[in-house]
Amino acid sequence: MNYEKLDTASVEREFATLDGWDLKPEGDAIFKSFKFKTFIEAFGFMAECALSAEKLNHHPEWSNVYSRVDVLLTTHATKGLTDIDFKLARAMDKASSRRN
Ligand SMILES: C[C@H](O)[C@H](O)[C@H]1CNC2=NC(N)=NC(=O)C2=N1
Repeated sequence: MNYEKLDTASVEREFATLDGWDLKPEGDAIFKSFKFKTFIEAFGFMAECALSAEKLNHHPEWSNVYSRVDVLLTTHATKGLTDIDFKLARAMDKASSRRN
């Protein structure tokens, strides 16, 4: 696991393995809007992701409106994307796929 800021080529290689995420034009963050059927499913997703985030010591910027959860991932310490952002993104996708 590499916690150093990824260069553009590495960001693009990692980003290409993700589904449904967008890369900010600046290349320093990825975001995704997760949709669920109910608020309870959205909140369950957030609870599960909160545990993953705490385990990784890496925390999302996110907001919730009813059954939608908007997520932005970036590494504040390096002001850019690192391997851990992609690791958390994959954990979030897994948590989401269990609910959709
Ligand atoms: C002290 C603590 O390790 C840091 O503040 C961690 C916590 N969670 C974090 N989360 C994210 N997304 N970026 C960070 O740089 C970060 N730093």
